[in-house]
Amino acid sequence: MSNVELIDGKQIASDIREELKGRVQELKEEGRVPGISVVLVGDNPASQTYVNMKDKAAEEIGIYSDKKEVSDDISEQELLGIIDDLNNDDEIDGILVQLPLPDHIDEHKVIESIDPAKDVDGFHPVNTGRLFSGQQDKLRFDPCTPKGIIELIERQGIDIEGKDAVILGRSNIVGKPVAHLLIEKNATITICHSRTDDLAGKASSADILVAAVGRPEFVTEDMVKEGACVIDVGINRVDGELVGDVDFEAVKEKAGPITPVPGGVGPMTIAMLMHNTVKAREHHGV
Ligand SMILES: Nc1nc2c(c(=O)[nH]1)N[C@@H](CN(C=O)c1ccc(C(=O)N[C@@H](CCC(=O)O)C(=O)O)cc1)CN2
Repeated sequence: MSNVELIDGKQIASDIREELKGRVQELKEEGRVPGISVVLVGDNPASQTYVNMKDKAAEEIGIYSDKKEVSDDISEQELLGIIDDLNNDDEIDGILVQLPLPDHIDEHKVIESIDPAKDVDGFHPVNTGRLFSGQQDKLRFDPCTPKGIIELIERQGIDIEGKDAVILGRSNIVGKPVAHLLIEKNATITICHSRTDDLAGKASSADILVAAVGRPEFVTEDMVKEGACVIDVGINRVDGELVGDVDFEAVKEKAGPITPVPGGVGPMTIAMLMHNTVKAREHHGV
């Protein structure tokens, strides 16, 4: 008999979307329909898939969704103009620019042009600053994938406080913010990256291991402590198949609770985007 404890991100994300429907209904009764605008630059197939998933999730929950698709030769100035219009549009509570952007556009400039109170991706320096300085008393949007990871762990009934968490990867979108969210939950953090000495040794000391390196099946059995919670953030396409950063088959029996790919962290990213959009509407004026 298998003793694998799967963390079912698809089910947990569905529960969260169901919870959000009630909050949206209350807002609608006050005539305050939440609205999100998702801007897609170019025709990257993966980005198109994610944008369509966001659009569908919003529609299902009752959030107004405005999808803006623009050509990949749009100038930076034109894109900034679109964002400026959205910043001033009262029907739009959340603005998201799908990443990655074409090389001729400065990603930081674009993110910084979004009104922080509409930054439902949680990438604006005002929001990351509030996260990194632990400000919980101000309106703050946390990045969706890191926030989704915390929700997955907690809804699985795992207590984060006092645990040793090791994060593989130091990206601005996942590694750094998830470290801060875990610190806020009183975990002890180690962030590993491509220059880390004895990465396997550090990973195998973790009670909670978050793999966000972008390398298919990078985490092998020897890198996992018996019973550790393993969170796989990888979304790598290999021969048309979606593969995580964890060698799931090799690790699943040794690990404790573990997320699959697909069906783990991915669906939580979109659920948390919906959560942030509803939160934005709740904070915006009548
Ligand atoms: N502006 C942003 N851009 C990007 C983000 C982001 O949070 N904001 N994150 C990623 C892509 N992403 C959302 O945009 C995303 C990735 C994966 C999934 C997901 O549900 N994956 C499924 C599988 C889907 C498939 O078959 O391809 C899963 O893991 O089960 C959702 C959202 C980069 N860009």
